[in-house]
Amino acid sequence: MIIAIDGPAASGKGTISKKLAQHFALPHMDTGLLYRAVGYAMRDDLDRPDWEKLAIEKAQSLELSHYHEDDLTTAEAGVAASKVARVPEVRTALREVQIAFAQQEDGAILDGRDIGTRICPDADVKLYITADAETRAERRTKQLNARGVDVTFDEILAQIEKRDADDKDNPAGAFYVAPDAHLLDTTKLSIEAAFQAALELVNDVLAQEKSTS
Ligand SMILES: Nc1ncnc2c1ncn2[C@@H]1O[C@H](COP(=O)(O)OP(=O)(O)OP(=O)(O)O)[C@@H](O)[C@H]1O
Ligand SMILES: Nc1ccn([C@@H]2O[C@H](COP(=O)(O)O)[C@@H](O)[C@H]2O)c(=O)n1
Repeated sequence: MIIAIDGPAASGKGTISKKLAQHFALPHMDTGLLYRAVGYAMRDDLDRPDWEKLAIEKAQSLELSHYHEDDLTTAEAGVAASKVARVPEVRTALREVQIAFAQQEDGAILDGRDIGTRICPDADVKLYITADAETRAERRTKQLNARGVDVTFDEILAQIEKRDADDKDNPAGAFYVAPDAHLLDTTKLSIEAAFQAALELVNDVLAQEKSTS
């Protein structure tokens, strides 16, 4: 079974994906980390005139295990990820890694921006997780502050709004809600309530598939 989960920054898609992966005993990939790793690797080179060529080389030789997750989950790595994600050849290189992951024997759960539209268009279940920008900024600020990172709500809200806008008009992306995706707005939901709502959606789709097969 392949479950494709998309949604904007800090919507809670990673949290829900991890819980679903545990529930269904499926491997999970946070595909944002791939873009973040390329962005992080490019952190000192993004102003170079040949930065796109370098980013493509980094994406083509990416070894995610060489990176520390704390370095990849900073706000700066998110901004850099969003920049390298606009290069079509970077997307092509990372697409291969994601497709290989999705093709595991028992299936997989992948979360990102274009999983239901481009990476796994035939996924058994597609979810689109969202929440309003203020709620997402509040969650991300809390998450970073808890890690000792000194950021304010206003800074994070501005970054999230910019990243939403940049991602939305990424000419190399396919960041729209797949027509067959199930929408879940977590703005007013706790983590547990959001997970239960997602689980219910997945189970409904599976029950429907079973009854028609
Ligand atoms: N429903 C919720 N209520 C409160 N906090 C939440 C909820 N869902 C997630 N969080 C918290 O919000 C933060 C961001 O969540 P998460 O990492 O799952 O988002 P994401 O969509 O995967 O973000 P990104 O892809 O940008 O990394 C985490 O600290 C997480 O614990
Ligand atoms: N499938 C994906 C996933 C991510 N991106 C880009 O990476 C940025 C960081 O992603 P997070 O999910 O970790 O916030 C994101 O803003 C996108 O620009 C992508 O293009 N495709």
